[in-house]
Amino acid sequence: MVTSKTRPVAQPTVRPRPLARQHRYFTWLSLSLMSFLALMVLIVYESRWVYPEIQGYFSQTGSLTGQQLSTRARVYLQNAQSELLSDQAEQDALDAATLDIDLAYGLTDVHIYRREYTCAEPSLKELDRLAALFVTRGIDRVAAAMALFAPIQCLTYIEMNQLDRRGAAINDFSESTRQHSQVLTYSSLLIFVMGLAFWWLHERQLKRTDRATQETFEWIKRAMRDPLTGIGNRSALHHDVLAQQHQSLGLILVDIDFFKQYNDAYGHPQGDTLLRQLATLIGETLNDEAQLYRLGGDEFAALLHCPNTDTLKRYCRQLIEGLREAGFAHPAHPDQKGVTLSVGGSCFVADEATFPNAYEAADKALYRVKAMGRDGWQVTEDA
Ligand SMILES: Nc1nc2c(ncn2[C@@H]2O[C@H](COP(=O)(O)OP(=O)(O)OP(=O)(O)O)[C@@H](O)[C@H]2O)c(=O)[nH]1
Repeated sequence: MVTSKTRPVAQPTVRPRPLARQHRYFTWLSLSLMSFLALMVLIVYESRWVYPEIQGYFSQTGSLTGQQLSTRARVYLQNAQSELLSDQAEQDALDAATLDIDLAYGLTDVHIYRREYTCAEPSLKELDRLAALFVTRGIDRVAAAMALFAPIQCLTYIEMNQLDRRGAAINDFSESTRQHSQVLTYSSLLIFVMGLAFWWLHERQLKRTDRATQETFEWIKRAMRDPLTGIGNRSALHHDVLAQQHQSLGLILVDIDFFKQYNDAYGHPQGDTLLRQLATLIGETLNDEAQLYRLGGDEFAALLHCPNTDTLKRYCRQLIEGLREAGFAHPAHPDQKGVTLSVGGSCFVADEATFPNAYEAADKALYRVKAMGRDGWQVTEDA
């Protein structure tokens, strides 16, 4: 009984590796998630700890330069008023008031106050005037205390205005910080989404390339296969010989005897069936150790490992005997036999240069069999 177990043609294989691909997806995703998280941590750190620190520092320096000078100057002037209105001795009261007015003058005589506040210049002049009057005792203490109200009022105005300015600056700073954080968050989200999009494009391209490679290999496989029998063709034989360089191989050529008469008797479709059955039978008789090819028409070839010509002869003998056992009928065989084969073989060390000689040697052996009446085998020694 003939079964279909012929050894297939050597074929280039490309197998998708789903596990490797999944691993790649996972790495991509975790890397982008990690970078996104790192960005978020940075943003939170900046907005929760760094910005309040800066804000605190900013408000502190703001009070020292802007508001606090005027506050201190005002306090000195209010002290001077108290001293003038106190019941201490005239000279003591004037001395203490003069000192406070001098100190207030020093703190008010600031370029930025003179430039920004119109009341600063007149207040300083008033303080100058009062200090001079204290020296000459040209003013009484109550009048001097009253005269201090205008500079005190001016300093209070400066103080309030500086406070407002500082508050506005802090608000501006907080607002710009908030906007900055927002821009940072949206930018990192955008980067993350873009990363995903690039990754998706990259994977799609990769899939396309894989598919194209797969299709190319499919075409190569088809181009090297005989469509009728499913075994390799002449191109596959050349490919396989080159793929086994420097190995001892045996080449067996098989030709059906009187196939023309078989076709004429049974018709071409039955001839096709015989070709398929013989492809299977040859594989089985060679113990499935051979790679099989149909070289065209009714000619087959088998390529197998061949340490010496004795092995090759054994295979050739097996072939002829196997066919006889199968007993395929041939109603038009001139010698009244069933289907018979002529077989020729040669051994060689696989190489691009040695193969043509080996083929010629096997072919010559086959034609010697044909010439001697067919239904037999021969092997050419030392191809
Ligand atoms: N059914 C079928 N016949 C084919 C196919 N290819 C070639 N043939 C036939 O195979 C026959 C080969 O004839 P020949 O080369 O004279 O060989 P033969 O009749 O076997 O004679 P010998 O080899 O000298 O014994 C021709 O009749 C071809 O038409 C095929 O694919 N299917």
